[in-house]
Amino acid sequence: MHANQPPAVEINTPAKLNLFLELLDRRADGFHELETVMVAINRFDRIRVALSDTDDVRVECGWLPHQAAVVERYRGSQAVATLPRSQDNLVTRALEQFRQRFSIADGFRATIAKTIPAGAGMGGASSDAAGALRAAAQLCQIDQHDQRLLQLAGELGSDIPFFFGSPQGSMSAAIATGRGEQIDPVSIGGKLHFVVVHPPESVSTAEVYRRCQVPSRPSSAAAMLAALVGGRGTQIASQLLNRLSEPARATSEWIDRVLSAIARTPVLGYQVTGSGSACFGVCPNAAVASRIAHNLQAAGIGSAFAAHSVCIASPTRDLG
Ligand SMILES: C[C@@](CO)(OP(=O)(O)O)[C@H](O)COP(=O)(O)OP(=O)(O)OC[C@H]1O[C@@H](n2ccc(N)nc2=O)[C@H](O)[C@@H]1O
Ligand SMILES: Nc1ncnc2c1ncn2[C@@H]1O[C@H](COP(=O)(O)OP(=O)(O)O)[C@@H](O)[C@H]1O
Repeated sequence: MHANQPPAVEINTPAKLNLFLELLDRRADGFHELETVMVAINRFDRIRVALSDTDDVRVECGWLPHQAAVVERYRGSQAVATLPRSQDNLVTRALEQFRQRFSIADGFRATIAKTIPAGAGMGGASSDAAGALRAAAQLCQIDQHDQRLLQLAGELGSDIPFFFGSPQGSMSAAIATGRGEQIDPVSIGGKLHFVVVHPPESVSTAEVYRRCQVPSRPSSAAAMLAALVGGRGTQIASQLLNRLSEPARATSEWIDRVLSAIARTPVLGYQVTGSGSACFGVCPNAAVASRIAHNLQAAGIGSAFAAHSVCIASPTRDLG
């Protein structure tokens, strides 16, 4: 470490896609019991967390140049989520709660360079918050998988614990139950390939849940889990399900435009991720995914890119 430089930790925080999402019940607290299969993909924000000798938390958050250009292109035409200021950032809340919960006297400074579209159902804010908690834990010599840390993560947001990965080692997919905060890693038989399209309109997760309906006979994720073990794109594609798809489509007209465009491509199957607005197609390999992404990008329905499944990695200590 350089002299006078406070200790810092950096982490690439991945996005996620929901391959399966079923609603089981509506709870008295307004949340929904669900069963969802999530996979981490190689679209990352980068977060750097440093200790500070002041007793507060400050967070800077900005788009990396490529994503900034996408946001700028659509600004004003549609509601593309603007990035929250420091005090409204989920990372600020996460680090403040971390200080309280673990009685940390030092403050934190965090910088987030974003590429994950916001309000897209890709879990960007949750992944940033998980990255911040994991980085802070490393800086304060607290175990990444300390139960108190995971408890705090689940309280801050239903999707945050997924982005902690598994204490048993590399994890790229998991089944999440409860509100989404109870995580069981699942095996996948090989790298999964996707094309992802994010339309120029964000969707509010709370609004989509307000409009959703719990089915009287919920579907089970068992067939999706079996398909993932097999690792065959066609079988995985045949088991896609998202119970939030209908309320998401009712919330943003862009979603049907995107789904129709993806339907005209040779994907193996497609659906909305999470509460939207992004949608994805399952592809047989990387070459097909990138050719379809190129064609969809030209279709004027938003930003299209190829992606594949990745392991959720450990934070790295920064030496400078
Ligand atoms: C829909 C999903 C699918 O993975 O992802 P996104 O689309 O947000 O990425 C998640 O369930 C979103 O999780 P997350 O974004 O962490 O939600 P939270 O901050 O905990 O809750 C936001 C709001 O969504 C509703 N909510 C969330 C989770 C849940 N199981 N039931 C709910 O009803 C509640 O109204 C809550 O006020
Ligand atoms: N670090 C962050 N990055 C992005 N959005 C954030 C962040 N912190 C708070 N937010 C707020 O959370 C909302 C949803 O975040 P995001 O995770 O991107 O979407 P989703 O829940 O659809 O996956 C954003 O619209 C934004 O207002």
